[in-house]
Amino acid sequence: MKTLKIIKIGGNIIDDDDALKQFLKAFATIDAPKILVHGGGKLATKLAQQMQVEVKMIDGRRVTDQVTLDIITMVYAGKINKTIVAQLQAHNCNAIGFSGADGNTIVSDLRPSKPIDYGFAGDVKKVNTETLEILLNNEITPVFCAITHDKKGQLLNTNADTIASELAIGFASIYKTELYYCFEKNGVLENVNNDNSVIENINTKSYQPLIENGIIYEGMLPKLNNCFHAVNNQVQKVCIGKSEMLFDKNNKHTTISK
Ligand SMILES: Nc1ncnc2c1ncn2[C@@H]1O[C@H](COP(=O)(O)OP(=O)(O)O)[C@@H](O)[C@H]1O
Ligand SMILES: CC(=O)N[C@@H](CCC(=O)OP(=O)(O)O)C(=O)O
Repeated sequence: MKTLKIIKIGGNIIDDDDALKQFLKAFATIDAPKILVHGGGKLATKLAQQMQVEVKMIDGRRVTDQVTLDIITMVYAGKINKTIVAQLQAHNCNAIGFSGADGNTIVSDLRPSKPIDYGFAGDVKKVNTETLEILLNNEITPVFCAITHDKKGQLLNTNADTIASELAIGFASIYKTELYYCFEKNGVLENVNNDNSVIENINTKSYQPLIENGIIYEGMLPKLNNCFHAVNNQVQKVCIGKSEMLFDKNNKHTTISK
């Protein structure tokens, strides 16, 4: 079985032009099947505020009304996705940008409005790998933004960490899939202000006390839930850390296991 790397980059890489350029240059050198998933929540928030559109986040997830859906479609599927694809082309990495609607690759259900109404938010129901397999077999790299669809014509906002884990699970019977969450820190930290305090391994048993002791909170909670969802569904390897972990095995990072 071939290995497929699914790599997610968050807002702190996307927001920094130099960091993004540097990352994409290195990403383009990965000589194996790969899929890039990008967020961009910070840029969407900045733009919404500039347009005087109220930004509402609950438990790290965006409440997405119609105006917000229009903004995130322009920001995620437009500006960020196309900028990334163009930069990969400059490094001779042939790439195609995707939302879940493109090629019917990711179908979601509208999240129920109770107990919390998140508006146009989607919970992934099905990943269709066929179109993506054709591209991967031809050395073309799919680049996913954080948007899915309901197959009834409606676009839905879906957290980028979730897109990455669902893609990894969708491909797990076809490839040996590895899932990497790249963000601005060396991994899950014992002390969030000390980048040297990396917790190298987290499993289902060690996870609970880390939450209870307040060591893991906010954005790291949904990220780790996505990690466990992946390792419990045949994804072979799940890591969190700086993007350097992709190129240097000695770069400290956190590995998630069952
Ligand atoms: N123990 C921890 N170690 C590292 N980061 C943590 C921890 N607990 C909470 N966090 C927070 O989680 C954030 C990462 O989640 P998020 O902002 O959703 O990531 P992304 O940039 O990938 O979208 C970090 O910036 C940090 O503030
Ligand atoms: C439903 C939901 O919350 N969607 C996210 C999608 C973007 C994202 O996940 O971006 P980061 O990875 O950069 O945070 C949002 O709109 O903020």
